[in-house]
Amino acid sequence: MTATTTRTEDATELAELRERINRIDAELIRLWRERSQISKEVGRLRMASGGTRLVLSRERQICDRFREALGEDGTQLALLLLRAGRGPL
Ligand SMILES: O=C(O)C(=O)C[C@]1(C(=O)O)C=C[C@@H](O)C=C1
Repeated sequence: MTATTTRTEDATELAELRERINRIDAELIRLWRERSQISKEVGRLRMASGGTRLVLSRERQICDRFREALGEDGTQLALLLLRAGRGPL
C-alpha cells in the first residue's frame, strides 16, 4: 500500500467519523429540545394544580445521576438541562 493510498483512506475514515459526530450532535439537539418541552409541560401541569415551580429533590436526583455517569461535567450538563426546561433561577 502506498503512502498516497493510506492518506486517501485516512481522509475517508475522517470524513465518516465526522459524519457520525454530526448525526450524534443532531440527535443531541433534538433530544435537548424534546426534554426542554416536556420539562416545561410538567411545570405547567404542576403549577396549574397548585404545585411549586421547582422540585429541588427531583433536580438533585437528576444531578446525582448525571454526576455518577459523567463526573463533574455531568453535574454541569444536568444544570444546563434543568435550566433549559424551567428557565434560570
Ligand atoms: O420532574 C419534574 O417534576 C419537573 O418539573 C422536570 C424538571 C426537569 O427538567 O427535569 C424541571 C423542574 C423541576 O425543578 C424538576 C425537574
